[in-house]
Amino acid sequence: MRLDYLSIFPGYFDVLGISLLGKAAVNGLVDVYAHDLRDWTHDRHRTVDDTPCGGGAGMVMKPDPWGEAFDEIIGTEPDPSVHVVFPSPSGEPFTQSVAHDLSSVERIVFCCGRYEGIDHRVIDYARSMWTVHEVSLGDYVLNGGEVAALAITEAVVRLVPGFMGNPQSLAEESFSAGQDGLLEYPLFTRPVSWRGLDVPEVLMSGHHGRIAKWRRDESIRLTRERRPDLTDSDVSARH
Ligand SMILES: Nc1cc(-c2ccc3ccn(Cc4ccc(CN5CCCC5)cc4)c3c2)n[nH]1
Repeated sequence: MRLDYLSIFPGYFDVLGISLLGKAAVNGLVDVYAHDLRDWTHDRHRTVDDTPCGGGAGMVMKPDPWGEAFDEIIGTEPDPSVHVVFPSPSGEPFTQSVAHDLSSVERIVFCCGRYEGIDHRVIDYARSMWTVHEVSLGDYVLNGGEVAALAITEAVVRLVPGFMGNPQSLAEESFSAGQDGLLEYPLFTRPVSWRGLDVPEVLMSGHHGRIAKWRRDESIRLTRERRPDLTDSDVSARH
């Protein structure tokens, strides 16, 4: 999998050389390239922004640098196998399902906006050439797309076959199909007693049936408490 990042702060992506992602890059699972959008400007100030047409607060990212960067990084011919991701507060929700879809893609280009966003024609142009995903991480406002691109990267790459040491742990996660969309149960490890707090006895019983029931009951309880939106009517009836 090849990952490209276009940003005026490419240094954000130095972190991708660390930890698991670093290992994936080393064993050739993932190739990561960060690009400075200002490399495709031609004025002395390396200008990437301008005032919004129609007025309004803040600045908007000019389309020209993006177009020239696309030509060089991706190419000038349409190719639907290239997936271009624009993090945006007004994007579609980024979910585990989207992460899963992207994990089988050969190439992803992350376009990280700043200011108040990117001239919309950049996204329209990208849609005419490649497969575009305008995605939101959630209902809160970041200062740019870089942190979102890092989060999306981690969610996607960990699903790439051969990346995670223990694929079983992926199967049991929240938000993955296996758990009926329920939240994960609480986890414990040794010591059994810690600062007066003990591991639930059932988990030390060795009785796998009781353990499985305790975990499911906890998942249902937590989901009802914290995420009523995940417990649609028949799910709650079923549990
Ligand atoms: N899930 C999530 C994603 C983001 C995100 C992603 C990319 C960019 C690029 C620039 N910004 C800053 C930004 C953008 C829009 C407004 C809202 N303004 C209202 C009127 C015009 C615009 C404020 C501030 C990003 C934010 N934030 N949260």
